[in-house]
Amino acid sequence: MNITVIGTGYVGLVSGICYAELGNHVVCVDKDLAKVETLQNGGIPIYEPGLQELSVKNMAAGRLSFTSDLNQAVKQSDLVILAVGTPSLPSGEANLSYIDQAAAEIAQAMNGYKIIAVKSTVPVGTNERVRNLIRSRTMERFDSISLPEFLREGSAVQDTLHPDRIVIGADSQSAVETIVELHRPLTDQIVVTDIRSAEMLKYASNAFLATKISFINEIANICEKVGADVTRVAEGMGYDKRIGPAFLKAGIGYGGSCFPKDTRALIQIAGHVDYEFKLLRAVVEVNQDQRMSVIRKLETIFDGELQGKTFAVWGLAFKPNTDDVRESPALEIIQYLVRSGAYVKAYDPIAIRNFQSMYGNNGVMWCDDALEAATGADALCLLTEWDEFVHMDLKMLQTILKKPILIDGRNVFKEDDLAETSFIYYSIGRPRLDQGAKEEMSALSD
Ligand SMILES: NC(=O)c1ccc[n+]([C@@H]2O[C@H](COP(=O)([O-])OP(=O)(O)OC[C@H]3O[C@@H](n4cnc5c(N)ncnc54)[C@H](O)[C@@H]3O)[C@@H](O)[C@H]2O)c1
Ligand SMILES: O=c1ccn([C@@H]2O[C@H](COP(=O)(O)OP(=O)(O)O[C@H]3O[C@H](CO)[C@@H](O)[C@H](O)[C@H]3O)[C@@H](O)[C@H]2O)c(=O)[nH]1
Repeated sequence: MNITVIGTGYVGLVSGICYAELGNHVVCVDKDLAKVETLQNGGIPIYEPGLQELSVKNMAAGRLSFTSDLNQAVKQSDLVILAVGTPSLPSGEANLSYIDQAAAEIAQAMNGYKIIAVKSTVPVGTNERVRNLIRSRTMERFDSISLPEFLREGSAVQDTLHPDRIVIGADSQSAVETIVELHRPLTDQIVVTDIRSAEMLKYASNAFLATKISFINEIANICEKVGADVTRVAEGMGYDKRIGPAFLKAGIGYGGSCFPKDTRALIQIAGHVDYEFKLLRAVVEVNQDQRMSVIRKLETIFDGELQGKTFAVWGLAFKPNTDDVRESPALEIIQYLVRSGAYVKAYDPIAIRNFQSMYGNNGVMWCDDALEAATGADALCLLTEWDEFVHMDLKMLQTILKKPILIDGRNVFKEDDLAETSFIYYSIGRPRLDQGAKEEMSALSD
């Protein structure tokens, strides 16, 4: 099949390359000329494991190309997929201007029947808006379908080639058959719905996952007060098939380009039909507050006096295996520390450059490696669970910190890791596991 994908962000790029891997002829279009040039030269503008190899392989096979010429690409294709951004407006609503712009450009390029699919996450009714926009500008025949995307950054290739399900929202039987055929090699789990339900299904999925995270984070906060261990609680809950183990990792809250934006957008979608989504509002509020749990722990340790202290921050990306820093919890944590008069030494294996361009330079020393960041710091805050942090030798680490204080925002270390160290160790929703805390406890019980 000849496919044009518009937008080479995560979704456009990964899905375009994977459709080529399935044997289709794919042209990926972006209006960002620098991105297109990087892609044409075999590079990848994002960090995503396995993607570059797949891109180069499919370019060499003549099935994949990149261009900024939307008109030409659309003219040559049977299926046009919109994968442009739908970022938040200040109100929380999704900004549909990129969708509208791309739809108008597609309309101009129409030269015969095509299927127009929207892969971007869009509010209910947007596919109809796209359809009307195109219909008002061309006499050519086309079918609209909603084709929401469920990939995760960091495992995007795997998620796309082995999806849990494919969702197709459509009202044309022949378009459904074509799109089912296209995805048949990936999974048998193909859910066909009407267009509005498919649009809603995407938001509902993200909102539910975000709810699980905020739920376990609140349980974690209670665990801290009653002396329970949230990781054991989550493990035990997860064995119940009705609950499941996924998305029950307590931490410093969810970030990224999807959950924060899509939860806000769904609250707005509900609001437009006079429904107050109370549960989701609480999920967002809990998530916002959870970022501050690292700060609260530092304030406890330093008696509220953060000014003049130096804090090492490990991890700037919103999760490991990505260089994406959109809505990363690290941003607000670092901003708070700097506003409090503290110095921050920050390190991330991949995301420093992206973080710098979002944050600026104020009050932060950017470090080339994890140990450089930790050296001489009053405390270390681990904010992203990159492998290299998980495997760090804690005995060595404690010797280079000014004080052996570790705030583990992702619960990566276990009691055994801390054995034979003198760390003061705080994590999320777990009793203090360090030796000092155990001695204090046994002194209390004597
Ligand atoms: N990032 C994810 O992991 C993910 C996963 C599932 C769904 N989504 C959804 O997919 C959509 C895209 O997300 P993303 O993170 O890939 O976006 P992004 O913002 O990273 O990239 C969008 C790209 O589209 C390009 N673009 C915009 N208008 C264009 C036009 N008229 N012509 C050509 N190119 C154009 C931009 O230059 C940019 O490169 C969003 O709706 C998002 O919610 C994202
Ligand atoms: O148990 C968990 C799981 C995740 N997170 C955090 O949640 C955020 C999002 O993680 P994840 O869902 O793995 O990453 P995304 O790439 O943002 O993917 C989500 O958002 C995409 C965009 O809509 C969807 O396609 C995916 O299905 C959905 O998982 C990150 O900050 C994680 O640290 C937790 O705190 N605890």
